[in-house]
Amino acid sequence: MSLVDIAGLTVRLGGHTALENVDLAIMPGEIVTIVGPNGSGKTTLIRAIIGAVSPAAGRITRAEGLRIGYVPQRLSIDRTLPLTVRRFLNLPHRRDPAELTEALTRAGAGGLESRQMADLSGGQFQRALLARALLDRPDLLILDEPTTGLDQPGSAALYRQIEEVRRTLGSAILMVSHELHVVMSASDRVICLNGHVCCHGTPEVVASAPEYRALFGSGTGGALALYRHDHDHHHDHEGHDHA
Ligand SMILES: Nc1ncnc2c1ncn2[C@@H]1O[C@H](COP(=O)(O)OP(=O)(O)OP(=O)(O)O)[C@@H](O)[C@H]1O
Repeated sequence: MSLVDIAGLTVRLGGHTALENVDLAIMPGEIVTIVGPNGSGKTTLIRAIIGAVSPAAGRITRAEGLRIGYVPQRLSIDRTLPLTVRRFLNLPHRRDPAELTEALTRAGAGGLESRQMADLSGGQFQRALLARALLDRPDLLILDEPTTGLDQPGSAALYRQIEEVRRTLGSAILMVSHELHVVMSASDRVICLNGHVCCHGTPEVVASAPEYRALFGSGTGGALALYRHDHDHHHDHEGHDHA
């Protein structure tokens, strides 16, 4: 039984078709990574799954009682507002201190409770966001480019932490990433989006594609190189596809 089952999903935003006829099912405990060029609808897909945007067509079915933890791509916090990590985690409602400590530990952010959010390093900030997403012990943890702004060791450490969450909580993970080498090692499945699903499969299947070798041979940045596999169609300036 899938946690989330998406069928024929089309989303329009201000007259722009951001997603067209997308099918995707997420099974318990799996790690699924979405890759794709800028503007390809990755964030829109995530927002549709959490219910923040409505489908123009198609349907999204969530397992009954599904708990979703969400780490947004960006969260701006007013740096002039004093806000400790503890208070941040107690918003919008107060949490049991033991739960809070547990979530911070799971996120690899133990001991940061009394620190100011504004003073955290990039990696610590992401871990505070992760801790918040873990408070309800989610069945599905969704992360939108969780390593934005982190250096390579910082990214690798955060991905290891995410895998640890899967191992200990059993959560399925759905994430957007531009770091293909990490995608390949850490994901059960990769979905390549460009308004529609261009390709999907296990990392092994994707890794055996000549485009994948070209990616690592040429050193070109992640998602676009993976995306090159499917150019039997072209995209107009609106991002619409034509066979
Ligand atoms: N409110 C809106 N009104 C109109 N178009 C929008 C709106 N929000 C997003 N879009 C467009 O929808 C498309 C998909 O955007 P989305 O943010 O999902 O892409 P993305 O793949 O997450 O991009 P990135 O990699 O740059 O984060 C883009 O072309 C974007 O310009």
